[in-house]
Amino acid sequence: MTLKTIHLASALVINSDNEMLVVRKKGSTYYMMAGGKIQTNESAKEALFREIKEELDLDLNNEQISYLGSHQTTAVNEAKTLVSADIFLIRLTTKSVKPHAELEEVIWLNQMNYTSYQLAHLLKEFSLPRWLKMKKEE
Ligand SMILES: Nc1nc2c([nH]c(=O)n2[C@H]2C[C@H](O)[C@@H](COP(=O)(O)OP(=O)(O)OP(=O)(O)O)O2)c(=O)[nH]1
Repeated sequence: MTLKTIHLASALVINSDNEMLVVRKKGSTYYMMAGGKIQTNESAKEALFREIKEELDLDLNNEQISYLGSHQTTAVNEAKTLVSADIFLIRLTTKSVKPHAELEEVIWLNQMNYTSYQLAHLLKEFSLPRWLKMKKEE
């Protein structure tokens, strides 16, 4: 069986209370990291700046963003597909973030509510353990 691979740029977004932002796209039941496909002739970081502007209407600067690493896993919402992602940490000073474009919902996860949401594999495998470790070190 041949699997298709989607190349993504996505973000572990946290606020000053160390809450983690997750998004739900229209028509999806999964909560995932903000971000999207990297287009031709675009770096992962450029793709992320573009997606964060489209999805959350935020203009990022370089000081707010750092590279965390890459991860490959099963895609949600698309059969026989893998996602291969470059994942960045974004620190926001604002909590006031609203869904735009293809987003239905934006949620801040905290210690109390994070088990209540169905998380995409990429988020569950890569960002969740890193975020929980950050919280422990608070
Ligand atoms: N943004 C994001 N997408 C994810 C995650 N996990 C995961 O499986 N995906 C999947 C869902 C989609 O199949 C794909 C992202 O494609 P998309 O269609 O939302 O990206 P896009 O915003 O660039 O949309 P488009 O160009 O197709 O309009 O990756 C994740 O944590 N974040």
